[in-house]
Amino acid sequence: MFVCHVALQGCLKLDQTVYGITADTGGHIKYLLELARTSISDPTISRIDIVTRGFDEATLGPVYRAGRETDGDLRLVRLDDGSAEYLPKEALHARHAQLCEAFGKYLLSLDELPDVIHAHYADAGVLARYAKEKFDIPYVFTGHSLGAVKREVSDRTDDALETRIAIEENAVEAADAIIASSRDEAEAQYAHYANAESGRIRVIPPGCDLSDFEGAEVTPKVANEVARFLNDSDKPIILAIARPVRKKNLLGLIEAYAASPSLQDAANLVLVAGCRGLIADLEQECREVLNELLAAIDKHDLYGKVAYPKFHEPEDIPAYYALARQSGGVFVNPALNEPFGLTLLEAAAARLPVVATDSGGPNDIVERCKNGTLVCPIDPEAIAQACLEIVTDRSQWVRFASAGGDAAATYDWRSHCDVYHRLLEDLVRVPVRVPQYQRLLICDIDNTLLGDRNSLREFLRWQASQSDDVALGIATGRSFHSAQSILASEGVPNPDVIISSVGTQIHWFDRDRSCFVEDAAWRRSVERDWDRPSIDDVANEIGLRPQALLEQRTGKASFFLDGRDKQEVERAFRSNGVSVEVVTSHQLYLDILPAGINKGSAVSHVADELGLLRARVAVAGDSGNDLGMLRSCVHPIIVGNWSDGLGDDPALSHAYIAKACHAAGVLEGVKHFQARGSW
Ligand SMILES: O=c1ccn([C@@H]2O[C@H](COP(=O)(O)OP(=O)(O)O[C@H]3O[C@H](CO)[C@@H](O)[C@H](O)[C@H]3O)[C@@H](O)[C@H]2O)c(=O)[nH]1
Ligand SMILES: O=P(O)(O)OC[C@H]1O[C@](O)(CO)[C@@H](O)[C@@H]1O
Repeated sequence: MFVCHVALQGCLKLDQTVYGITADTGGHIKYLLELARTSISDPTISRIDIVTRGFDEATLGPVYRAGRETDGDLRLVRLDDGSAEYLPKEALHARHAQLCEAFGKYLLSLDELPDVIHAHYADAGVLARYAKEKFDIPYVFTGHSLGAVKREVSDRTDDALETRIAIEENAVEAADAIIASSRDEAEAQYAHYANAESGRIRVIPPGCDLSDFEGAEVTPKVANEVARFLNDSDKPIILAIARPVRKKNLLGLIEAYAASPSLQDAANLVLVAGCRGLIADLEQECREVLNELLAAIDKHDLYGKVAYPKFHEPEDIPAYYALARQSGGVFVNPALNEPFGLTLLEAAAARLPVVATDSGGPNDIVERCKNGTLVCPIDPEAIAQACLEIVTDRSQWVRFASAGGDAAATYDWRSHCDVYHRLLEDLVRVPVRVPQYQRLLICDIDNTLLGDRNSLREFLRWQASQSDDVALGIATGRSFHSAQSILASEGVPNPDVIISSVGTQIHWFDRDRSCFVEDAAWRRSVERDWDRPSIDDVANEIGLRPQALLEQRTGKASFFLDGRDKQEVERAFRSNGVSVEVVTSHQLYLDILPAGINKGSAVSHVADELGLLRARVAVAGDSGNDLGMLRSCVHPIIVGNWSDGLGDDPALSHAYIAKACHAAGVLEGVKHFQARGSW
């Protein structure tokens, strides 16, 4: 497969990228280069071209001139759009027509057209859409950072931002798939875009080449660079590494530090904010931000406590993390919103605890790596307090530092490419016909289909042999994107249907378009009787503690059970005249759904859509939120590792209780019903 990546902004070169040299030379380039290097090492990928915009600007050097560059198997093509000026991303839209024309010329100059285009960031989407319309090449889109989120967190807008948002809408509208790095990006950030249909968004966590960060050592150069700013360079370091742009909120971090005398006593602050010669020569936003940072240091008289080095080489960055680790310090990402946050992975790999914004991708990262705490980025006291706690509590520091070691294994480009390449193959493959299914098997995910890799492999072999006859569905408490992401990472082929968020959403896999499509009729029935304000009134009255914001959605209000009795909660809603479905799982979670909506009613809807009688449906589950579908199904399978009293439930006396656990238990149940001839 020949993949063409397009990324237009910033200073892109195949080797020794100087991150932070301009406001647009940041994470998207690191992501793209690391992805491309791993991707090309896979035998299924025959060629990768990276297309960017050429320019020739005296301050940046001649290396970015229009032309071509190669490095091993990677080729870089710099388009000539007729202007040699370096343009910040806000100005690129004025060159779209010329860039499309130059891109068209490049495509026509090739012996063979790319099989698929991967566009990075809004403007690249314009070129990808142009090529799709002109040459019929499918494209995938990675946003990296979305304008509508920036507008929301900064609480202001301007023409450039509105133009960018319109370009993003245009790019996502025609994209065959949208790749998101985190669940937050897929579910909360893309929710701002009318054209970003949920079924086309795939969460594929990026990798991050962390080899330079694991075991990173302090270099004398970096130690001296920092020491020359500080009165007492032995104190723990609070480190931030970010491009000097407003969204990264470095000023908020200085204000938090300035407002906390105890933090100033306990630690120094080190800000690595891009590279600069003269501040006056920087682009406008970087210039303004740096001037604001210097003014704040001066205003609060933080001299001797804050270091803000002028220049670093890419290879100095690991040494900064090492210096902060050696000092017993902490890494802080105070961004107003961080779409994903590669620096948090770098810090994790360098065994440096983190304090990170609770807005965006860090939610996923910190939940997975357990290497620090999340804070509200506009709460200076919370930022200072979180830093202080980590630098003064040694046992907490050690816990966070050691937990970060798993980051490299969790965020790995090879695992990313396994899923990513399968997605690209699906997009270029000629669609296969949908079989006339005779049976339907619906499985819960956690502790049912997943949980034991060997039995999953066995199950998948069986499923492949039945795939013309048996439709495979999923019914899970997870959200759709979380479900789809974990299934893909465990190598489960796209199921025919995913029932998610405890039955409140249904997505069908459309084989022609190789993407999922939400069942609109089901959505309407969920929305019809949804009365969130009344649910919140009752929840407040009985003191229910809500789960995170991302777990709340139309048709699902999620709380913690906190030792309550399910009947007691049901009574409270009944006595207030609020008609709902109450679902509990693992004695921990409590979901309030619209009356009549649960995994069971969703399974019935799916069977009806497939035109299958109830006797042709089998369902498998392990815990409380599977009760509805297990009870209402003629062929329920309870896997051997059941919980929440499922195996002892008199209403489930018709269920097959497997001896085997997880997917092997599902298979045992299926074979039992097949042998009886009843399914
Ligand atoms: O002065 C600097 C500033 C940053 N960096 C490096 O540049 C990268 C920055 O990446 P990230 O922290 O993820 O931020 P952005 O540059 O803003 O990248 C965008 O794209 C990334 C990849 O999709 C996402 O992780 C981000 O959330 C998104 O904002 C990291 O490797 C940093 O170490 C430097 O080397 N020097
Ligand atoms: O902060 P913004 O305006 O979303 O811009 C993000 C910029 O940073 C990057 O994400 C970092 O490289 C670029 O894709 C983009 O130019």
